[in-house]
Amino acid sequence: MVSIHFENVSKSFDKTQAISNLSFKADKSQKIVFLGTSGSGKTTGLRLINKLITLDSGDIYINGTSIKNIDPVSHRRKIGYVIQKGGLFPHKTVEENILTIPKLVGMDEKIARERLTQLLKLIKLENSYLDKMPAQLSGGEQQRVGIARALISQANLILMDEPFGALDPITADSVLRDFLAIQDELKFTAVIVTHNIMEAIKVSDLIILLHKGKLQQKGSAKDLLFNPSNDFVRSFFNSNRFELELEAIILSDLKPYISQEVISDLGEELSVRECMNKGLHREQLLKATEEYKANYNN
Ligand SMILES: Nc1ncnc2c1ncn2[C@@H]1O[C@H](COP(=O)(O)OP(=O)(O)OP(=O)(O)O)[C@@H](O)[C@H]1O
Repeated sequence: MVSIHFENVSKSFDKTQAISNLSFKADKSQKIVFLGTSGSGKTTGLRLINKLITLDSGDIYINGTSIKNIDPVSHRRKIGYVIQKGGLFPHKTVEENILTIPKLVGMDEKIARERLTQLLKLIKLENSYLDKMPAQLSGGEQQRVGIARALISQANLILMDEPFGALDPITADSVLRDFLAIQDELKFTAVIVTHNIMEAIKVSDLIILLHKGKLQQKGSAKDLLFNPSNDFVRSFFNSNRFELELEAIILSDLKPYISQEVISDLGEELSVRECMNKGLHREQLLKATEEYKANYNN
């Protein structure tokens, strides 16, 4: 697990203060989400981590080491980067796209190919896809290839800028679920930029909520929903709040308020929203959810 520490980070472009004095520590979180409205500084925060842009002031530490004096090119090769639509090279095949970085860093070809086979399984693409060009793939497939490309060099830090943003909701959900399964297996740390609140709740261990370049709150989705630190945070989640709350609470959270029978029926890891969609034990789930919320800050 990679630790990331922002210490009083500021960055401006001309007169725009894109990031203002941002500090947070993510020691134990594997999936960190930069969430916020348009222009809040999310992408700037991400691009500062891999030195695509440079800090004005403050510092960023990765595993305790300042990034300031690290060579940007070798730094970037150790970090996976996924952007909207995968950001694939249009004139290279899927295989050439995925194997670009291993070739650049001189990774043993046999090892790279073994890993390619493993990753293809994880992203659920057949071997026959290797010879295709990006334009021959659907948006979801391109995004899966983008994820494989970011993971091939065994990077333990992956930066993702709106990785599911260009996809229709059903495809986005399917790529997101597969991403979560891959992350669970490979255990890399991911920093993910999104403006989609539901997506942030599904994917995050830690949310960094930004507005106009300033940190509004850092914490779990549940902290932000049930213990907001200011009016901005409260109102940010207000549209669709009920659905968001049901997504943030997982069944194991409800253990003190619900019978073991319901938990055994549905499984501990499902969100209450997913349980409700199954149509089982609705009343018990709703009652337990209300009790959980009422007791959250106790
Ligand atoms: N290279 C740049 N040159 C000038 N201004 C920039 C540059 N990059 C970002 N900005 C400005 O900095 C602010 C933050 O931009 P940033 O892209 O980080 O926001 P964001 O939260 O990712 O927004 P979005 O969700 O719309 O992509 C914006 O006002 C933007 O116009």
